[in-house]
Amino acid sequence: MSERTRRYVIGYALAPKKQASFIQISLLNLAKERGIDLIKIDTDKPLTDQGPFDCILHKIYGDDWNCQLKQYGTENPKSLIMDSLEKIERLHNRISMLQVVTELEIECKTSSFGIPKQTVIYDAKTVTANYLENEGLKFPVIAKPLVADGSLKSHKMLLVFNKDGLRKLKPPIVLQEFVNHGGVIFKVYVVGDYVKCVKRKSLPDVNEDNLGRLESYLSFSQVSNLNTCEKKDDKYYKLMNLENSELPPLGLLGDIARGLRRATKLHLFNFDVIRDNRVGNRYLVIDINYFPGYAKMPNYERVLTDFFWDVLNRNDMGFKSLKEVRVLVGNNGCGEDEGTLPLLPLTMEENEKPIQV
Ligand SMILES: Nc1ncnc2c1ncn2[C@@H]1O[C@H](COP(=O)(O)OP(=O)(O)OP(=O)(O)O)[C@@H](O)[C@H]1O
Ligand SMILES: O=P(O)(O)O[C@H]1[C@H](OP(=O)(O)O)[C@@H](OP(=O)(O)O)[C@@H](O)[C@@H](O)[C@@H]1OP(=O)(O)O
Ligand SMILES: [Mg+2]
Ligand SMILES: [Mg+2]
Repeated sequence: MSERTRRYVIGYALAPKKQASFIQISLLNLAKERGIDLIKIDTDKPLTDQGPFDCILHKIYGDDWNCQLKQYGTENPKSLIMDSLEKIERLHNRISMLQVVTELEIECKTSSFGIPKQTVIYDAKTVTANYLENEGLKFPVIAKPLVADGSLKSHKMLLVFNKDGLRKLKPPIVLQEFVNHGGVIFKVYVVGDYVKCVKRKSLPDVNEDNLGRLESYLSFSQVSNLNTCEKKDDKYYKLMNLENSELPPLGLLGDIARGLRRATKLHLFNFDVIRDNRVGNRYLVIDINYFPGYAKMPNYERVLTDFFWDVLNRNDMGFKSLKEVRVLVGNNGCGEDEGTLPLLPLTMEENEKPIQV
């Protein structure tokens, strides 16, 4: 079939909330214009009875789904699974998730990056103030569930101000140093080779002098995931001074994005970055999420459609001469506005399949 008439089918399996935000009519229409039909997978029916799909886009959890997806992949080796379960797995544990950041080798003369100090706790009895000190941690610390599996529970965090707060911890958790960062978080969205950084509200700084006067802990959940009302609230933005806060160096973010792409072999994720106020030009990656809320990214329809078209065409062309292929035809449609990075060349190792299935 010629390239002009070839149509592609992407099957999507997303949780209802994700489906509602991501599967917008504007996305469906744009994709259709480019010859890509996005079709909902019925998760109540066997996956292998559905399709055929050129690609499966998914973010749902559970052994049954995982088995079905594996079986589909085995029976349909030409179909792209975006992304493979094995590769996503690393992001379901907050230690292995950030470990990959520490392994990146990036040279940057003006800034540095890393992750906050952290330790994992499996047994509540081991957590004492001395234990923290031995681990090189001091108050305040953030307790995050070790498992990041998309459940509500996995987002429930505690900001612990003193040793009394330690009693509230429910292992297995990661205890991470709380780093003052001016109340602004940078969310870096990655869609294949495309990278976009946006600013969001974060936790406010904690004045160490006040530690004794504060409650022993503060519980919170998904502070950077604003609802629509908050987003439209100008006063809120002014308060957080989001507009005036400077973005991290885009070159550094691009290097981190490309490093994470290579190391994880994932195509669809975002990572959260804070600027360490103690140092100024040091940036810390605190979280990586698979298939985040792309609909919150400006022009997400075009970015995602271009990406789908790119991977589907690459897949069609086979894996042979891919080292030379630099597809993303024409403009990616995202302009050069603030926080948008140029497309990153996708370097592949010899004989490596470009898209993991
Ligand atoms: N080490 C840290 N120092 C300061 N603030 C932090 C730190 N870690 C997390 N935070 C704050 O807590 C929020 C939640 O942390 P994190 O991003 O790890 O949780 P999450 O539930 O996985 O978030 P998401 O909704 O992005 O998946 C961050 O957005 C940030 O505001
Ligand atoms: O809810 P949204 O679609 O906006 O996206 C959020 C997404 O929720 P969903 O997958 O349930 O939809 C979260 O995923 P889980 O950790 O819960 O798996 C996490 O990735 C957040 O970081 C996303 O927000 P963003 O990072 O883009 O602000
Ligand atoms: Mg986060
Ligand atoms: Mg997260």
